[in-house]
Amino acid sequence: MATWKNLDTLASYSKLAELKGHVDIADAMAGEKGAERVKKYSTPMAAGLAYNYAAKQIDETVLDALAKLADEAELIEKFQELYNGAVINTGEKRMVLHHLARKQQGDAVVVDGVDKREFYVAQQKKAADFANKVHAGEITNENGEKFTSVVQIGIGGSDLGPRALYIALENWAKANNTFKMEAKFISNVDPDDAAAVLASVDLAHSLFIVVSKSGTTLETLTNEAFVKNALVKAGLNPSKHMLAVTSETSPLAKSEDYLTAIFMDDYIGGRYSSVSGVGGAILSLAFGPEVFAQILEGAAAEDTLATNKNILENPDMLDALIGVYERNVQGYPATAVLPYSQALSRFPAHLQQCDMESNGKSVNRFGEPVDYVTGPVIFGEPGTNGQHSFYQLLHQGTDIVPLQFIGFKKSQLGVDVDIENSTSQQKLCANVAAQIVAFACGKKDENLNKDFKGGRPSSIIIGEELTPAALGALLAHFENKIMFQGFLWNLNSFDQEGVQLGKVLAKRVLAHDTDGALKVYSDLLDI
Ligand SMILES: O=P(O)(O)OC[C@H]1O[C@H](O)[C@H](O)[C@@H](O)[C@@H]1O
Repeated sequence: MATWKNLDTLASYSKLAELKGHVDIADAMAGEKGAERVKKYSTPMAAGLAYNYAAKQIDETVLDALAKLADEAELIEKFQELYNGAVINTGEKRMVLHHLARKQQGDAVVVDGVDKREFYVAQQKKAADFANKVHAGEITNENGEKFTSVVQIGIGGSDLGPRALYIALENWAKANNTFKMEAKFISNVDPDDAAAVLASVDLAHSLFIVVSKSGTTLETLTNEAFVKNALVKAGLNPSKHMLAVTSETSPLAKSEDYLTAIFMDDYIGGRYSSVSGVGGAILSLAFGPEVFAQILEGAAAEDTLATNKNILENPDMLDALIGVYERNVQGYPATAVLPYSQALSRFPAHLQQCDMESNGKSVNRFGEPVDYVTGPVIFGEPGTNGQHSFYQLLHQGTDIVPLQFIGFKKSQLGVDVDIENSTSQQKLCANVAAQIVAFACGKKDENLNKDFKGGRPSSIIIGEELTPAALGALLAHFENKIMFQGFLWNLNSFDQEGVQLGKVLAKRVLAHDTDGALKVYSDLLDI
């Protein structure tokens, strides 16, 4: 059994802390030395991706210290315990099994006589069969007509991941003739969200997936009622248009009002649930079950890499360790995720929940306060759009923000134009290459307003093309990075008590049970 200790009690961490400012990245990345680094500091990921960390503040000395930290913190042993079914989520006393939804990495995990791998595969099959029947016209609307679009109703983990993955593959599926149905998403309890989505679909030919692990989320239940109301008003029977994805113990699971229910369980956290029915149902309907299976395969292959003890061959663990060095030793407050791919436009938003809800904690897994900083603020936008927005601060602001670039050699649609001797795709890729060097090396100018200090670290994940398998590998990479960082900080990364208080107070406002400031705000907002 691995031992769980606070980061600041580890001898290897004290050694690492002595290496603050050890690498001058502006110098290291200059000239031929820089060229050598870019060739050397790269490690393969799954699905043909590669993690290049040449522009991070590392050298052999820092990497050696990180390897010792990985060993002392028993990162691989902890990952093994996690996928073999240990109760890693100490706050809620639950196992953490999202890896098992993609592949059996270790021992069989059996709960109350149910093999969990078999359970997850059976639910995937249920989603696949349902999708195939919809595509074949075996499941239709009341008039026997085919459904042409699908709308997911969910929020948080029941929205962000599936939405990001759908947007990521919409063009790919169209270019590869696997696009089956258009998908839309309703998440916010703002009535303008549901109303606008409903106005954009043909109700009579739309399926609605109510996705809520708990089956109790106010926003989702309200939006479900909103949609049912619209269906009834249009003379349609809601139970012929709706299915549910939920846990077997949730109130939704008992309802007869759905075409089918696809189940998940308490061992897959909402923000890790895109690989369960939460993502599986909508992605199988939109692109076909085979495409969803390819996402799972990419994720599984990345998970397998994450079991490697050698940090230089384990991109997920290496990324996590470098991130902790940046956060705790260098003292950087945030991390930007910058995909040079329009298809990944919602991927940073998904990672925001995944990372900040997992590691935005001040107490360790035993409920004791920690004396060091934990999860950074995560934000991001696709490049090059971000360049024309917040990059000014990234280049010349007073904070240094580590950057995680993602780029692909080929576009998904392959539709392009050659202007002034380069294609749009080449312009996109030229920008990311330029940014890495600009951030790292900077440029001296006597006019300080035009001076770039450089020394701003970044990494880049490079792929051939954003395919379903590459997307699965990317997803797993960041999930595993977050997991390893949680291990290093000695956190429970798998609960989210910090979201409760606001929900409780909102209920009080709606019940008019308020006083003090809450009452005045309620009056100001006309509630
Ligand atoms: O899927 P649900 O049970 O409806 O939960 C939806 C979301 O709401 C909660 O408040 C949590 O903050 C999220 O982690 C979760 O993903």
